[in-house]
Parts: sequence; C-alpha cells; structure tokens
Amino acid sequence: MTTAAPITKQALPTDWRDFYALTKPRVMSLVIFTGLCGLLAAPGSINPVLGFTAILCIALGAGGAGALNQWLESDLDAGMKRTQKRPIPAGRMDPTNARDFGIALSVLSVCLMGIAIGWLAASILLVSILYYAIIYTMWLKPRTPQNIVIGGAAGAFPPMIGWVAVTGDITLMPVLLFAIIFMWTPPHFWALALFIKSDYAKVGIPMMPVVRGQASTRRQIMVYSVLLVPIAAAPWFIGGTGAIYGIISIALSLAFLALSVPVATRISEDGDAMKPEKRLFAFSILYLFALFAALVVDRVAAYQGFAL
Ligand code: HEM
Ligand SMILES: CC(C)=CCC/C(C)=C/CC/C(C)=C/COP(=O)(O)OP(=O)(O)O
Repeated sequence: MTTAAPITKQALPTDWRDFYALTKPRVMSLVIFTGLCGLLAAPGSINPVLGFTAILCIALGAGGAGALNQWLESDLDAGMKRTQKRPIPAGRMDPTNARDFGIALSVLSVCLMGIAIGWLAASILLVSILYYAIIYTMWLKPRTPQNIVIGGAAGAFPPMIGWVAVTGDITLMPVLLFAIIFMWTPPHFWALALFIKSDYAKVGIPMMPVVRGQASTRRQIMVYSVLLVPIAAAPWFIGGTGAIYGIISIALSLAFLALSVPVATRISEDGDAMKPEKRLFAFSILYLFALFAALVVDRVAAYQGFAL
C-alpha cells in the first residue's frame, strides 16, 4: 500500500514566496500607500497609466531595498526570533540570489521611473534605496541609537516621489510630507523596540531602549509625538490643503499623543504587561494610513467644490 505524502507547507514550491518575502511586503504596503497618496494629492494631473507606473516603480524600488537589507543583515536576522524565519537565515535562499534580486529590482525601478516619469522622481527613488540599504542598514543601524532617527529619512521619501512624479518639482508641500514620516518614525519604531528590546540586545544592535534604557526612550517617544501634532497639520497651516485634512490631522495626532502619554509615564522596567507600547505601535500604522488618506480625501473634496 502506498501512502500519499502529507501536504505540508514545505511540499509547496517556496521560491516565489521567498522572493516575495524578501520585499518586506507588509511594511512596504504603507510605503507604497504614502507614495500613492503623495501622487494623488499633488496639484495637477497625471495620465493614469503613468501614475500606475510611478507607483509600480516605488513598489519595485522599496521591494528591492528590502531584499538588499535582508541580504546585508542575514546574520543579524538569524540571531533574532522575529526575523530568523526569513528566507536567507532559514536557509531557503542563497544569499547571492537575494542580492541579485535586490539589485535587479532597484535598477529596474529607477530606470523605469526615469524613462517613463522623469529623472527627478527617479533620483529621489535612487537616493531612498541607497539611503535604506547603505546609510541605514550598513552604516547607522549597527553604530548609533540615533539609527532610526537619521535612517528613518529613507522611508519618508515615497510621498515626495509620488508628488514629484506629478509636478516635476520639489516645493514646500512634498517637503512637509517627508517631515511628517520623519517625525513619525521614531515613536513608531521605539514603541515596538520597547517590547522586543532583548532581541536587539542579543545581536548587539544599539537600539535606543538597549543603549539609553527604557525611561529615556519613553521620554523621546513623547517628544516626537508632541512635534508630530504641528508638523502633521503644517500642510493645512501653509494653505496646501483645506480644513478637512487639517481637522482630521489634528484629531489623529492628538489620539497619537494620547496613546504616547501612558508609554512615556510608565516608569516600570521589564517584567509586566506591555500594553501601552503595543497599542501605540499598532495605532502608529493606522495613523499614517489615515493621515495620508485624509490628504487625498481633502483634495477630492476641494476638486468637487466641498472644501471647508
Ligand atoms: C527606520 C525606520 C523603521 C524601522 C526601523 C521600522 C521597523 C519596523 C519593525 C521592526 C516592524 C515589525 C514587523 C516587521 O518586521 O515586519 C515594523 C512594522 C511595520 N512598519 Fe516599520 N519601521 C520603520 C519605518 C517604517 C516606515 C517608513 C513605514 C511606512 C511608511 C513602516 C511601516 C510599517 C508597517 C506597515 C508595519 C507593520 C507590518 C506588519 O503588519 O507586519 N515602517 N516596522
Ligand atoms: C522607496 C524606498 C526605497 C523605500 C524604502 C522604505 C523604507 C526605508 C522603509 C523602512 C521601513 C523598514 C522596512 C524598516 C525596517 O527596519 P529594519 O530593516 O531595521 O528592520 P528589520 O529588523 O525587520 O530588518
């Protein structure tokens, strides 16, 4: 009697899924969304096919950068529980394949953006890929607890790329969209780092809670959350959006601030339930999705004559 081989995940072809995992799809979904909103909120219009191409290029570039990041730090990923099942540390992917995949996606994205959309948008895309792969991953991450403050700039470029794809130039509005993500990144990441601190300590990455301790990290989360309120509302203050965006942005930022307070005032060290940090981390993602969606809603409303 023959017995059929059990159908397990391992029996399925894993190749395409491993390549897909290299692109960090869940994180990059928000990167792509902010790029899309930058494109849709920009003044002027873009041919829908070209608009789609621009977003595709952001997705390919972000995915390529994610693959290069995983190629560059597979040894670190192997040492952390959260990342040890990634394709390279789990032994399912040859590192050189990941490297080549990352380079191919990155080159393709920049060339396609340059040819189809314009070389200013392509240059910013190239800068963001190199910034993430080289400045953040290779240089800052293993060296300084300010790694994500400075390195976070890499993730702040996509809305600027989307905007520039439409307008062809850099004005104050795309700079403000950049500034919003720049201010948002420290509380987003440090809230998470507070509850996965031991993983980073194990592999010697000097994340803020590891190097400066919990109390200092919590205070700094509060500082960035306070700064986020005026920065997020700035597009309205300068007249770049209507009051719909302004009101939604202030409401969202105050909710963000309210969730930061229990994180900042918590004086206990490790040991007890970590609920406020988890709540702030989860809300940080919802916050950015909602804030950038509000930009588009505001623009559509203005277009339809519903501006407040
Ligand atoms: C240097 C800056 C940043 C660092 C160090 C960082 C780090 C992290 C880490 C470690 C996670 C945990 C889950 C995972 O590994 O998938 C995470 C989740 C996430 N991050 Fe960030 N992040 C940064 C910037 C950003 C930016 C700029 C965006 C988008 C605009 C973003 C969007 C997300 C999203 C959507 C998730 C949730 C993914 C999921 O549901 O699994 N992050 N981030
Ligand atoms: C267009 C373009 C190139 C966009 C790049 C977007 C970008 C830099 C996003 C940063 C988000 C991210 C994956 C952080 C993870 O940090 P990590 O690598 O330290 O996290 P890990 O510990 O999970 O590897």
